Parts: sequence; structure tokens; C-alpha cells
Amino acid sequence: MEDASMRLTIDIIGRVVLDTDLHSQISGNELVSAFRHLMAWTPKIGRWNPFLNANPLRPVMTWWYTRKMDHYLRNVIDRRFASQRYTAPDNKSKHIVDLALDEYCSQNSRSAQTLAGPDKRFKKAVIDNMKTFLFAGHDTTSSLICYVYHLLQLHPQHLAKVRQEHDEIFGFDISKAPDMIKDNPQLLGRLPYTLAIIKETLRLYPPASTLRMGSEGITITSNGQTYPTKGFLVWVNNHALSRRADIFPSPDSFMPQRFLADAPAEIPRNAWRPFEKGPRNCIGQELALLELKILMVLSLREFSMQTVIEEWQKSYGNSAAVGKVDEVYGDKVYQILQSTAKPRYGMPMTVTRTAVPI
Ligand code: HEM
Repeated sequence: MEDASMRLTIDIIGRVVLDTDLHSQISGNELVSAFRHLMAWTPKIGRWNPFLNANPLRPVMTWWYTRKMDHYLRNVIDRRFASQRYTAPDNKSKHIVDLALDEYCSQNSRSAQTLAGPDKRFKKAVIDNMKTFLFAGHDTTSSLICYVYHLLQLHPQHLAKVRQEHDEIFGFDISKAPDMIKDNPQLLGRLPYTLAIIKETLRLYPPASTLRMGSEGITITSNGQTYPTKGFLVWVNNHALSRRADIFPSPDSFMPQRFLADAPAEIPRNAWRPFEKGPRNCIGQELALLELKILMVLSLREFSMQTVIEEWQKSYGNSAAVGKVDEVYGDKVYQILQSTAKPRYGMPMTVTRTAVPI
């Protein structure tokens, strides 16, 4: 499931950032391929033995794939600049590349027509930011998709409730939902149970966390001992925070109802922070929630997902290990660190069509 969901989220972020169809769900793409190679060559975080990451080819391969990505993105920027689409006042584009070019023109207080093209320094800054968006905008969301499907197949009572919510808002004819969303996107704001499921999934399986610079008056107290933070980077361990029983009662249980308006216990302000807080919090959080809501509305009533660890092991010829998979919090497909927190084994799932659009 992880591969499929990653291809989907890459295509979405390609459209949002570059206004380009990257087609990674149906075929290959130069940018996506270079990006995936680059990821594969990134040293694995958390290895106790640094020699395991020592590969003399790594710097060369990293340089090569970075160069390929930069080349692709530079061409996109040049093409956008030449097309001057972003300057049309009545057709203000919201694609991130266009917003950057817009800003460039306004800062240079000249129209795009009079500029020969963005200078090298500016292009490098845009390319670096495009890469941040492309990475941050697909990797985390794809992991969230996997865990939403995984948790719902483990908890059929919640799956039934969310399907019922979709029937109520979009009617029983599932083929109508895409047009209804296009015509009236506000309908997505009327899905409290769907949102509660997304939030509870993010609580149990937060794909990312963050670091903050410590400072003078900020201390951390643990087991009666107080520690200064000045001069340190502080890691906000989202994973541990989300499973604290004093904040989230029955912390290891999947209980979407805790995020509903009539929830029995109030969640302390700022305790739920998968997108982090403050001025540098996740800029794409609204997009991520929208993606998930749309995907759930369009898929949950038509398909059934099933997580299949043992079948997956057998099909990969690892039958000796069948049934011997270790667990974390009672889950075999727990999160592992691969740049962000990803589902173990890539979340092997079968997908069955359970309803045919009328
Ligand atoms: C489930 C989905 C997502 C999760 C859990 C997530 C989580 C996070 C977290 C924890 C941070 C660090 C924020 C901080 O340090 O305060 C972050 C940063 C960021 N995210 Fe997301 N994110 C998600 C989806 C997205 C999407 C769809 C986009 C694309 C538009 C995106 C773009 C970014 C960017 C550009 C940053 C860096 C912001 C900065 O440094 O100012 N994220 N995200």
C-alpha cells in the first residue's frame, strides 16, 4: 500500500507545487525516479554502527541524482517564467512555483516581461524550496493513508460508521461523489467522523516530528530532575507524547470518538500536534487533511482493504519467518524510521472491490 499511496501523493504534490502531472501512478517520471533514487541512497538514520552507512559510492550517487532533480526543476522554472502565466492578474495561479516567481517579479519591481529571467541565486533558492515541498508534501501523507486503511480494517465498527457518514452526505450512489466534491467542496467540512479517524490515526502513528532550538528560560523536568535547554536542540517526541495515558486515556486504543465535539474527555490544548505548533508548523496540513478526506470518501465504500503480513512473507519466499513477526504496541506493521516514520514492510495489503458504482 505504501508504494501505491506514495505514487498518488507524489502526483498530487507535483500538481500543487509545479502544476505538472508527474504521472507516477501510471508510468515513470524523470524527477520522481531521481528523487526515489536519492532517497534510497540517503544514509539510514539510527543505525548503531556508522560503518553500515559507509558506502564510497554514496557521495557520487547523491551528487548525480541531486543534479538530475535540479536540472528538471530548473527547466520547469524557466518554462513557467517564459510562459508568464503567473502574471495574469485575472488568473492568479496558486501553484507554489508561480507564487515564488510572482514574488521575484514584485521584489524586482519590474514586470516579468522586462526581466531576462530569474538570477542564479534566486533559482537555487526556489529549487531548494520546491524539493522541500515535494518531499514534505508526499512522504508523510502517504504514511497516513496506509495507517488509516490499516486501522479501519482492524476496527470494522468504525469503518461502518464512517461509511454511513459518507452515505449521509454524498448519498448511496458512490459514482456521484467526485462531481459532488468538485461542485461543492464545502461538503468535506461536514465529515466530523472522517476527520476524527484521521486525527486519531495521526495520534497513534505520527509520521513526523520536529526539533526546536532550546533557550535561556526554558527547562525540561523529568523524574524530578531539571535540565537546561539553552545550547541544545530539543526533539519534540510526538510519538511518546501521543501515547501518554494522562493526556489520552486508553492511549493504545483506537478511539476516534475522542476527537468528536461530544467527546467524554477534553484533550488538553496543544497536546495533539502531528503537524507541530508555532510559526514554523506544517504549511501543508490543510492540504493533507483534504487529500485524506477526499480519498476516504472516494475509496472506503467501494473497496475493502486487508493487511496481510503472513501472505506477504510467503509470497516473498520467507515462509520460515511466517508467524514470527515481532510487534510494537501489538502491531506488526509498526512505524520504522526511513526519513520519516514509515509502515514496516511497506504495509502489505490486499484490496477488494466490494461495491460497484451504479
Ligand atoms: C500527514 C501529513 C503531514 C504531516 C504529519 C506533516 C508534518 C509536519 C511536521 C511535524 C513538520 C515540522 C513542523 C515544525 O517544525 O514545526 C512539517 C513541516 C513541513 N511540512 Fe508537513 N506534514 C504533512 C503534510 C504536508 C504536506 C501535504 C505538505 C505540502 C504542501 C507539507 C509541507 C511541509 C513543509 C514545506 C514543511 C516545512 C515548514 C517550515 O520549515 O517552515 N507537509 N510537516
